[in-house]
Amino acid sequence: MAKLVINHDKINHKKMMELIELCPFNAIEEQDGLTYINSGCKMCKLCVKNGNGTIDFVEDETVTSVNKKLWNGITVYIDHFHGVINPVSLELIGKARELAGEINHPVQAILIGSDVKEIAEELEHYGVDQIHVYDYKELEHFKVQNYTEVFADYIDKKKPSSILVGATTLGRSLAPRVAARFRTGLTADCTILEMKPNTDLVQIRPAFGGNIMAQIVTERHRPQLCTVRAKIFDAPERTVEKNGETINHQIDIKKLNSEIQVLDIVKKDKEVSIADAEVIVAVGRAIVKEEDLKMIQEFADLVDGKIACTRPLIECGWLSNKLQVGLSGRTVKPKLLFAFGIHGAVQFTAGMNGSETIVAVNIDEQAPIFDVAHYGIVGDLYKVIPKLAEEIKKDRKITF
Ligand SMILES: Cc1cc2nc3c(=O)[nH]c(=O)nc-3n(C[C@H](O)[C@H](O)[C@H](O)COP(=O)(O)OP(=O)(O)OC[C@H]3O[C@@H](n4cnc5c(N)ncnc54)[C@H](O)[C@@H]3O)c2cc1C
Repeated sequence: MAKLVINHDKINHKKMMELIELCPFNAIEEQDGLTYINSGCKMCKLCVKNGNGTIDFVEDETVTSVNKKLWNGITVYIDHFHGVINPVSLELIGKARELAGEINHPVQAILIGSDVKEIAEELEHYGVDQIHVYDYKELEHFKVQNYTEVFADYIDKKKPSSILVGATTLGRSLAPRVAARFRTGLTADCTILEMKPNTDLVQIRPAFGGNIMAQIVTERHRPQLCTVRAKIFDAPERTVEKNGETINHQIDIKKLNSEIQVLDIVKKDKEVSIADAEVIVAVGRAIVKEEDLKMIQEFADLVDGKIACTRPLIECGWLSNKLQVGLSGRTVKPKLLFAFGIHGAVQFTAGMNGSETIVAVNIDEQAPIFDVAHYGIVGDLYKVIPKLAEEIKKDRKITF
């Protein structure tokens, strides 16, 4: 990153006034008799060019290469709560195994917390080569500064080539801080990960509103970090036998000096998220009026499903934004998903195309939803849904 450096010794009051006058963005100010550059600065460098040496533009040294051979292993951050591993961490272990196999690197897990011995033992059933544990009372609660310290300690010691973090609330808070600490790249919400033979991790995610799939590579820095939402990859089967080595790390507890104090933990009521539903009845803009959602809810009840929707229905204020599927909504992977009156825009399908069985109903036989659907019915949903419901009621054993 570049910065402007003010040479105060070369600036008298007259000079300061000239500089203030010079800046087209009003970004140069006087504060307590000194020249000061505020956040309005656009780095146009006019002050550098015309300031007669009073302000310098200083560029940080650019890193042009990294010795990739020094960085070895694919590490998965283990997100856990109350002794239970977040499923996304297991899904990432599955992906890490695949990626590591391509470059012959080990799969590592980093486990941070207090009293986490049982979690470490559980991880031994998922094909992780090394389980790196930081088990300290001070790490009982997630305090981001402390967890970043520990992560940094781990990276300094083990030098993993790639780090995969679940895009949970905690992961989204931790990963950017770790990346910033090592001045390396982080790609959020990857949907595809690939490995190049030179160990560069190709981090692929929709960009520009889903109109392109961006391929992002951290060529000149290590480690490479990315976050991935739940249900993008598959978790490996739990094996009966154990494997992998558990390594307990020590850290100077003086480093765990976060000022945050946890006073109380208030449990939120558990909501059944659409991300956990086995059957989803998703509905789109084809719905003419809000009252018609009653018909969709009745159908969802009939198939023991949860109602979900496309973005326009959220924008109408007809359904809660927690029910939106897609790029700016939730990613779902149910056993069965009905898509009623949904066009199939990429921003929607990006959040549901991993569903086991997709049944689409659309009046337009050219609708792109039929490209991802396993079963398609061309027809008016107002006629098709009552008919489907009738058939299901007649024979509850309807299978797809
Ligand atoms: C940055 C960005 C992020 C976005 N994120 C999301 C997201 O997360 N989720 C999301 O859903 N959208 C998202 N969108 C919006 C997305 O691009 C589409 O506009 C949206 O998904 C369209 O919703 P729809 O299919 O319900 O509506 P429409 O595109 O209007 O499609 C309605 C469909 O219903 C069919 N139809 C009409 N009448 C009937 C009938 N009687 N019976 C059967 N079929 C009928 C039509 O043929 C049509 O295919 C995003 C857009 C942007 C720019």
